[in-house]
Amino acid sequence: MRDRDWKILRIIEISMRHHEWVPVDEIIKKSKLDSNEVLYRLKVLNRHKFVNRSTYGYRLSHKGYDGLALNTFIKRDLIKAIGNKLGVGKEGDVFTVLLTSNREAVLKFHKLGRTCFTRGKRYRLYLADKRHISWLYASRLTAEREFQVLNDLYPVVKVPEPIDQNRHAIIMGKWDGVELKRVDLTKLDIDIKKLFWDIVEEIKKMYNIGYIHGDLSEFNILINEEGDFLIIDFAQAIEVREDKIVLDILPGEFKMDIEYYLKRDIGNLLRYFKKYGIRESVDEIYNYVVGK
Ligand SMILES: Nc1ncnc2c1ncn2[C@@H]1O[C@H](COP(=O)(O)OP(=O)(O)OP(=O)(O)O)[C@@H](O)[C@H]1O
Ligand SMILES: [Mg+2]
Ligand SMILES: [Mg+2]
Repeated sequence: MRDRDWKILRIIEISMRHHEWVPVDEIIKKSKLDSNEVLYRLKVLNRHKFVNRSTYGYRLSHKGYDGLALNTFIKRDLIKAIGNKLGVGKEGDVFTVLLTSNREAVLKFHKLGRTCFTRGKRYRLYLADKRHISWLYASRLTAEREFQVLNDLYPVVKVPEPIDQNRHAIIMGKWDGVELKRVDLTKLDIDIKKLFWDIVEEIKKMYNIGYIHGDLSEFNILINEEGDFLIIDFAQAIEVREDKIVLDILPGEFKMDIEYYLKRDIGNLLRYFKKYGIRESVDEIYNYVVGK
């Protein structure tokens, strides 16, 4: 990829604010390059699937958008190599990367367009006022959101260290551990009851800072051999304060939101820990977390 290819991709990216398909004439005009050269480069970009083509023009593909974000991190002199994919089979694209400081980190691309808008009304809370929502825009918002949440929570709560964000991508500290889902806790030399309450304590700290995870489960908690853990995946976190504002201006049914999502998180956790003999009730833990 040459500088001019990136330039053409950026022109298409910007023009997609107004077009679903960006007309070739517009790309040529904005590029200030020779039209034959632009046509040739578009053909190559299309062959490598960085753009898609239709009779109306061109649009950026997911791969093209990934490339733009990746290129930005490289230009910022932050990362120098991209490694294997983590969490195979999941909806998100998560990779190990090597930072220029030689430290390993995690790169997560948000793919809201592909996984669609089924995450419910909390997305609509902050997407509601934007009329034209492209996947480009929506996935960038989600990444900005997750990055913001990590910044607010780290290092008080056991979450990945936020390192950088661009477009729909975030870079965060890599943590050596596996999803709770994939371990048999009885095989580890740990106090399972203490682990459970330690996780509850993190949920409480999170709540006090102003967030509910919103998708807490054995898939989004990593654990290592020593029984230390990390809570990940804050793309759908709910801001407690944001909801409280909503509570004031909207009728009764919205009042359930905080309670509903927090109880759902707690319920997921309890369901997982049930097989290890933890028999607390959702209401009790809920009251403890919100400090009643
Ligand atoms: N900071 C991290 N350190 C180490 N591994 C991580 C980190 N963040 C994510 N992973 C790995 O990548 C996987 C996917 O990350 P994450 O849960 O954030 O993405 P996702 O796309 O929302 O996945 P899901 O489909 O499970 O919701 C995790 O299950 C974990 O294995
Ligand atoms: Mg996840
Ligand atoms: Mg997720």
